[in-house]
Amino acid sequence: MNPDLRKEREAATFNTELLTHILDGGSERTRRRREIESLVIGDPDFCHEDANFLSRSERYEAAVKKSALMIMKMREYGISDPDEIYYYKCIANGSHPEAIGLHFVMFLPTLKSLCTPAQMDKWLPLALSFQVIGTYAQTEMGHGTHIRALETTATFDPATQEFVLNSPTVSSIKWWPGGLGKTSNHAIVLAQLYTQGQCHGLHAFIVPIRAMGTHEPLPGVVVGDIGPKFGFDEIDNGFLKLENVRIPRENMLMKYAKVEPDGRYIKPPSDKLTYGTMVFIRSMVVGESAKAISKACTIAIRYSTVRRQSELRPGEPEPQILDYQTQQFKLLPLLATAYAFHFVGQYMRQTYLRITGDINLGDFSELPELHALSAGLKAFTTWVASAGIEVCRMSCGGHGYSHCSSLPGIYVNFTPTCTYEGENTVMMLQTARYLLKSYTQASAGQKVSGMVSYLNEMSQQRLQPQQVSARSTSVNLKDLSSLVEAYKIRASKLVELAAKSLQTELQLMKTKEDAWNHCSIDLVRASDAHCHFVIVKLFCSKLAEVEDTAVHSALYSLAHLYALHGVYQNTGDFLQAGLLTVPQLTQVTQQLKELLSQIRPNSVALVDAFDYRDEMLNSVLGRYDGNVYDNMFEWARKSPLNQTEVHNSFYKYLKPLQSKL
Ligand SMILES: CCCCCCCCCC/C=C\C/C=C/C(=O)SCCNC(=O)CCNC(=O)[C@H](O)C(C)(C)COP(=O)(O)OP(=O)(O)OC[C@H]1O[C@@H](n2cnc3c(N)ncnc32)[C@H](O)[C@@H]1OP(=O)(O)O
Ligand SMILES: Cc1cc2nc3c(=O)[nH]c(=O)nc-3n(C[C@H](O)[C@H](O)[C@H](O)COP(=O)(O)OP(=O)(O)OC[C@H]3O[C@@H](n4cnc5c(N)ncnc54)[C@H](O)[C@@H]3O)c2cc1C
Repeated sequence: MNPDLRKEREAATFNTELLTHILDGGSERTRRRREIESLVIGDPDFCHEDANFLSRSERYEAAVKKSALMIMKMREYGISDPDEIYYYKCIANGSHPEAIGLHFVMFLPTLKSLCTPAQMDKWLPLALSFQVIGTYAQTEMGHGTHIRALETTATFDPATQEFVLNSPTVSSIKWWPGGLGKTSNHAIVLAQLYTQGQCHGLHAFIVPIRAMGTHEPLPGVVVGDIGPKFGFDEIDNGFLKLENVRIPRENMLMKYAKVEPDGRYIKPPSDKLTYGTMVFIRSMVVGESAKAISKACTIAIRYSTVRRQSELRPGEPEPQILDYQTQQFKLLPLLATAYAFHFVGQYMRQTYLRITGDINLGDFSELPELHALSAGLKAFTTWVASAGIEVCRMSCGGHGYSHCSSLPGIYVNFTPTCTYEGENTVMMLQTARYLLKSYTQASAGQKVSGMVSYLNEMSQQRLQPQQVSARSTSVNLKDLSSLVEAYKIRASKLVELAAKSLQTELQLMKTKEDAWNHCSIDLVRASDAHCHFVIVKLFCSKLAEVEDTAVHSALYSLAHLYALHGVYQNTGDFLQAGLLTVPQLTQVTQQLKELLSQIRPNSVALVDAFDYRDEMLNSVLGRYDGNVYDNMFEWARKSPLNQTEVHNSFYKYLKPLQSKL
């Protein structure tokens, strides 16, 4: 064990194990998670070559092999609970995407949410036995965001009781779906439904694309891989062109919308039910943001305690780089963010399960809240985590740039979350749409509920101006509940500002849509402030559940740092809302510095509490034992370029060059 890391662990003021239990949701869950992780770690089938040294094709093949292994092994061990499957996959996949991931996260959930009982009886056993391997094909080359404009058509032919699927233009070719290029033999295709000469908008269809058995593309199906990307090397994101492909009527997913044998169309109770799987993934991605940023922090903070550089005091040994205030300022707010996102991820998951439970019972009333919350939090957390991973990488200096740190891999595989499942700006604008609707309702005296209920207070205050002016607005920077209140007021002010901006634009005789576009910066800012408030509020509520005083104190400091750092980053908003005064700006910085010094001695324990096994981090810089340098040398020696002492290119190009000049 590296002596610096040992000292850090010994100096922690709280019991790391207790905090791990809180993160896991109880000691029994920690025990079971570790038990499952050990199944993978002790399994020689999962001891594979470092993916960094493989070509893309080799990485894809290794990932498919791993997917197949995971399925077989989990069946063998009887692992079927969704949380346990998740534990198993997290350790087996590390920070790499899963080759047949789309089958699990989109194909199966879409079947479960949109199939009739008869369809479920047919497709679910096929999908669960992997006779059918599926993907979710929505995005087209020409349209990803604006899905109402998708061009793929599904035209009902009553004579044969079939739908005929077509990609009428180049821009209508399905583009991007994961696992589409080579892995899947079926796709859930989102297409414009035509029946009795009328278009009824987007609907989901199960389309066989490769023959079961031979895996050859079926007639009329042009399918393949879209080529190398920024990351996601394991995944065959694909293209799909459909040329008069016929599928039976029963292949339209008909739980809600239906096409009768005579071609009559029956409307669903809500046309947004087709979008349910996206809402599911957006809700889950919030927790994935926590995972990605906590991994990056673990690596960067452990390394920052092992790495010694420069000189703090003349003549003294080089200090640990985490002792530089600037290094703490880069990393500790991100550590606080990781904790905040973890608790918000848990909340989002529970909220998703609760509201979809109601939807399954026919109560759609909370769908708009779920959509707005999942869209906004998905965007907020993925943006912050993406930028944060990059800060972690740079905080490791040169070694952070090496794949041995794992940070480049974490970044390239995480950053597309800002784009997929709804491009982030577009998602923020969806949240803004809900905020403005809620604002209008609250302003008209109607009570709004859920996470926007603070808008009720705002409308009450407007009715009683004398109370507002009497209220002291300045935030107490040392008091967390005062900070939560400040975030709430900032959010309501920015929602109000966006609403006024929209009204002004509308008065300029613009159409509603033009007016919306002309204030979309304000709208995104309002959504951002709303999400920020939700996160600060949820983090603080979590503290009330923590019984152990030492752990409570460590988490309290993190929550305080998270809230205060947000004020520091958004001083303009807080000043504009009258929540902060110019003289207080120095206090913000001062208070931040105090919190950094308070958290610094616990920083290694706080990342240890995430309990990432070395096998999951796969990072030389982030090793638990801190033996970085020996292992870095060993890792580099494995590079394919080092397999011969003299590379072939020397004989082919350099030697002839030398002989000519
Ligand atoms: C088990 C563990 C899981 C871990 C997960 C790990 C991550 C998985 C890794 C997998 C990797 C990659 C997978 C990627 C997959 C994909 O990317 S699939 C494709 C995703 N595509 C999108 O997200 C497209 C984004 N666009 C849209 O969603 C819509 O077009 C948009 C919302 C922008 C607009 O929709 P319109 O129909 O045009 O609606 P609009 O007119 O604007 O609004 C009408 C009305 O409807 C409300 N609305 C919109 N969407 C929803 C929804 N989903 N649910 C409920 N309500 C919705 C909207 O707010 C409006 O309401 P209003 O009352 O009229 O204001
Ligand atoms: C790794 C990866 C995996 C994917 N997997 C799948 C999959 O499995 N299945 C699938 O169907 N798709 C998948 N996708 C596609 C993904 O869902 C889309 O890329 C995504 O929805 C964004 O759409 P777009 O690419 O058309 O972006 P665009 O909509 O073209 O966005 C480009 C820019 O335009 C802006 N913009 C667009 N519309 C608006 C607006 N209304 N207001 C303001 N600004 C706007 C955006 O903010 C952005 O800055 C995947 C993508 C990636 C990168």
